[in-house]
Amino acid sequence: MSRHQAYRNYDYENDLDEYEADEFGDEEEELSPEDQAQMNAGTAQVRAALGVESSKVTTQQIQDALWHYYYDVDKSVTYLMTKYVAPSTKKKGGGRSTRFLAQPLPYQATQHSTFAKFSAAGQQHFIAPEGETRTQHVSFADFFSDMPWLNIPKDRETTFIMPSQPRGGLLGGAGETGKVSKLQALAAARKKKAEEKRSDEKQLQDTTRKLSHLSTTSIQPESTKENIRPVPEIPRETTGLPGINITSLSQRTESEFPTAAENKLRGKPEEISPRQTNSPELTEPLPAAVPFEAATPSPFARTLFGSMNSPPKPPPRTYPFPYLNLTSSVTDAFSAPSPDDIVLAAQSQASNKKNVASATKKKASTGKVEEVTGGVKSLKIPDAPLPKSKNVDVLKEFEKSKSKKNASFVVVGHVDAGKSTLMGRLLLDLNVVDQRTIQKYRKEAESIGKSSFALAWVLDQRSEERSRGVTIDIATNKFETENTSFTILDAPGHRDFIPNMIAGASQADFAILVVDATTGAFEAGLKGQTREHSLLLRSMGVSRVIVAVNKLDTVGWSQERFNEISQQVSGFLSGTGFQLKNVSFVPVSGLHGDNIVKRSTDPASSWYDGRTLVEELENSEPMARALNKPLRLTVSEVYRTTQSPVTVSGRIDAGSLQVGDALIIQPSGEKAYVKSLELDHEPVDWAVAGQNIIIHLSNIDPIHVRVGDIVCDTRQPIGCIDTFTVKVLAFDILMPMQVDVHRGRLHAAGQIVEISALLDKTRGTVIKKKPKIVKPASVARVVVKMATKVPLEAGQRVVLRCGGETVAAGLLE
Ligand SMILES: Nc1nc2c(ncn2[C@@H]2O[C@H](COP(=O)(O)OP(=O)(O)OP(=O)(O)O)[C@@H](O)[C@H]2O)c(=O)[nH]1
Repeated sequence: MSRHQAYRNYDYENDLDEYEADEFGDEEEELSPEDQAQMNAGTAQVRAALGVESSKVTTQQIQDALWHYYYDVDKSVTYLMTKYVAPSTKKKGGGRSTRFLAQPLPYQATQHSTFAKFSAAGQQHFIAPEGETRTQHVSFADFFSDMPWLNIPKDRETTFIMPSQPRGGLLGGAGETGKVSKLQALAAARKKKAEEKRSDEKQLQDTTRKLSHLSTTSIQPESTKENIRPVPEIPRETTGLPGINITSLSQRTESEFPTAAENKLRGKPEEISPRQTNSPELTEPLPAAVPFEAATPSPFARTLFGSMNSPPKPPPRTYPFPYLNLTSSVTDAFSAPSPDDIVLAAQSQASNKKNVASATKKKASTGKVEEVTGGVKSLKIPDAPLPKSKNVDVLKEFEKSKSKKNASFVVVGHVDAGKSTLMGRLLLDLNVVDQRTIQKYRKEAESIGKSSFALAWVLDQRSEERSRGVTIDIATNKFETENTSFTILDAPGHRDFIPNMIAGASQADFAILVVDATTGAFEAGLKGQTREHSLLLRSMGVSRVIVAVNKLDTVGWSQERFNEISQQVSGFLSGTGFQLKNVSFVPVSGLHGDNIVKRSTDPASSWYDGRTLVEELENSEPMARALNKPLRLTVSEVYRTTQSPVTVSGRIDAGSLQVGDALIIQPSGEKAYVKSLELDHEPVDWAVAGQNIIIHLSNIDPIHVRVGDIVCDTRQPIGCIDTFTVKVLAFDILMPMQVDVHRGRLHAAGQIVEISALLDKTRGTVIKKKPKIVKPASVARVVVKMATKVPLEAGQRVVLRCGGETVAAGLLE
């Protein structure tokens, strides 16, 4: 169940009752029959175990003990023995439970199964081992109620009494002060030893640090020795090194230091220079260094550094800084421009001169330098020759053409209502699909035990759809009648595929709502996707609905059932906002083909003399086309064809286009050109709003085009936004929360960040500003923030979903 459902179905009254009973009720709990049986058996066992002593305890005491010890006979016997049969004279306060038993608190006795719990009123219930619940009133509200604020009477103040001696002993153990366990003594000894060791190490480190300072300073770069300049005296305190005077060290010449360093290296006691004796610390005798024994060099070392016999080389006096000894030719290498730089600079200078010259010339002649510069800037070298445009006046051509009306309809309804079967039958009876194909499907369907789905397979082409017997994505198909060219958008009925249904509904002019007339199935559908799909249709702007009351063969073509269903659906649809003049009902059987293309020949259906489904379709007017608006096409599919590496298909929502047109794909913002167009598998030169077309694109990389993107006009492309205000009809409770935003094939994560106002359903006026929540079936203005920028604009319809449920739908403002 979704969070929303949980919230909506939350039975506050019931839960409040339970809460009250739990917190304030203290009626005795009856033992369950199983508990009672266990209690009786346990009592008998305890009595048997106690033997003659059992006369010293009452049945109540035994049962209390059993209750407390969860029917553990041994524990209960032990307890009864110590408590009643042979009470121990041992000092109180040993174990926790004994102390508790030995010191009964003055509690009010009631039966309860909880050991201790706090009530909302501040009472604390205890269960004594005797099986008594004792309620101690520790209401803090009562305790402080008569106390003046910040003026606590002296007698109520808490006093802290310091212990006379610090406590020793183990945690929670011996009460004697100062007594130390063996373990503690051992730990203390170890700690002392570790501290001693640490202080020794620290001393050693201090000495080493002093020495290291001496030796480092002594190695002065050869090149700088003559140039030693006295540095300004730094106060001793600022060195941070106690006893070391930076001034004195830095002012020394080399001759003063090597002796000390060499002495150290040779292991001789160091002779401190007279200046260093300024430091009292350095006057302390330093520990004598141990002379090291030189090991015989390895053959590898000899190869590198020479033989042992060769006189030892003195350690280097200078350590050159990197790059300092580089030759001037190397250091100067990058100070002057490289030959390439010179060539480039010359070229740029030449082109500048040329540009300036031409600009000046043009300025003089036309005075439109900026225009030219802008034009040059926007020039892009195309990777392929641009497709040629025939420069057709598309709208004029469309008016002239005697082409049929184009209409798209979406087939919706609860799962297994028979949508795909109905459309399969329609295509079969209209000869769009031949009988042989259906026979083939029937055989294949039989082989996997789904023979009844043969007709549905005309639409359900995917192997997963066929094996599962459910439609997963929108299936499109086409057929023509005398006046209209229809596009079928067969939507999935399963609740998991609602986003695909939304995509289908967003492309539709009208809808066929299929309801299953079978007893029980219709009722289930009305609670399920019959309801949700109808709400979505209305929110997506679909106003014309043909209700196909399907599977009437299963109820013997009962007119009564048909009327009952028609009535219920009418009521529901009018409540959802559909005008009943735009709703019609047709009794059909998709499986047998009654009243779809041909009239039913079943005598039981003779009561119906209305239109067939196809007649109703022909009687439906497609929505008005936004032909004069800027081009908008939502990409339904992207694929590669022999004609182009980027081919897209979709319905033109607004505007028109022709071969050679430049387009912008949003959100990538990439430009593309119409290489060729296909309408109903035929190449065409142009297309207009309402038509489902295939566009072969050129001059664009496939990575810039995805399903859900918007193909638009280069002059007025759709903007990409991340925050929008939408007027929605709430299907569920709305509050600031995470939502998935669906628009056609596009879906993206977002969040309701603000509920600006609650609106009047009919007039759209503000009823309440900034409400905290919006109740189902209310209309509100909400602000949605998206995680990323998406192509959206005012007037578009969006659906908000949360946790797999549709929570709202509406129009972008
Ligand atoms: N008796 C009877 N069975 C039907 C009729 N129409 C469809 N069915 C059966 O109902 C089952 C479901 O049919 P589908 O066409 O797959 O249903 P659907 O609504 O397209 O299912 P989804 O797209 O998955 O929601 C199949 O076994 C069909 O044979 C009908 O008119 N009469």
